[in-house]
Amino acid sequence: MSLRLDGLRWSAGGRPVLDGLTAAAPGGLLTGVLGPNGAGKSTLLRVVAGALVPDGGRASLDGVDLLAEPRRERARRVALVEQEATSTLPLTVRDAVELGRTPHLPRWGGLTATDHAAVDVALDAAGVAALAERPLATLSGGERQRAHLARALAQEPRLLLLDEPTNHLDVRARQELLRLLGRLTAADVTVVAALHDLNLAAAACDHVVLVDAGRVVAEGPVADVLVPAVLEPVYHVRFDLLTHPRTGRPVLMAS
Ligand SMILES: Nc1ncnc2c1ncn2[C@@H]1O[C@H](COP(=O)(O)OP(=O)(O)OP(=O)(O)O)[C@@H](O)[C@H]1O
Repeated sequence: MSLRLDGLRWSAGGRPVLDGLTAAAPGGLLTGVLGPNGAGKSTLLRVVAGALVPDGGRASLDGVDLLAEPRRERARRVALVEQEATSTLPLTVRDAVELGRTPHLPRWGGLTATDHAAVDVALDAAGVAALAERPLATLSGGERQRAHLARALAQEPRLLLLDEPTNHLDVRARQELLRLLGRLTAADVTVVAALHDLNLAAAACDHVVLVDAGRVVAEGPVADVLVPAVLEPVYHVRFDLLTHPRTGRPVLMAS
């Protein structure tokens, strides 16, 4: 399902954070949302997920207006994993992942065998099956990040929004996450991830959206956007562009 954002606006304290942001995420592909600290990346994801109500603009998924959709309906199609998703609730990992099934449950019903199966698949896919009975509060940052990813996967979304999904992950966990995202997009899930690591984006993304001060300054394939001429005015550092010797993908060195 393709996501379209048209002229999204959201302000805080009288200051525009999203300032007429227009972008797209093609269906069944991995889109990276890049940009400096404070550019508005997290805010953008939160608006699409329904956690924030924009002051103006449109967001649609395959032409259906997401902003007008009741919360529960939207949660059946869109899941968000936030950047620092902490929880003070005394939940185990399995409890938290079961919460991902909520939008699919009848209003007064509990989990069925289908829901339990979806929870097991999600725990396994996110690599936290062995931690299922552990209290969420006892997990390391990387483990907790994967537990929240499992919760989002249990939601079985068509659009998965990830805010800095690799920031707590070690190199192997990061590569596993990228493989998982590859499997999701191959199964036609649209994935949109806010990322700081330009080389991760260059290696893994199909489409990139570069945001600065609440607006999109460049959007398109990696080869068009992740180039020094586009990046330098946004990040105010110098970049050298290399080519990965094995994959042929761009590699950016800041100096
Ligand atoms: N509730 C709020 N009240 C006031 N300012 C806010 C609020 N939410 C976001 N902002 C401001 O909006 C700007 C954009 O924030 P946002 O978290 O979307 O940026 P980001 O691109 O995700 O940044 P980072 O890369 O640092 O995570 C920041 O300057 C932030 O301080």
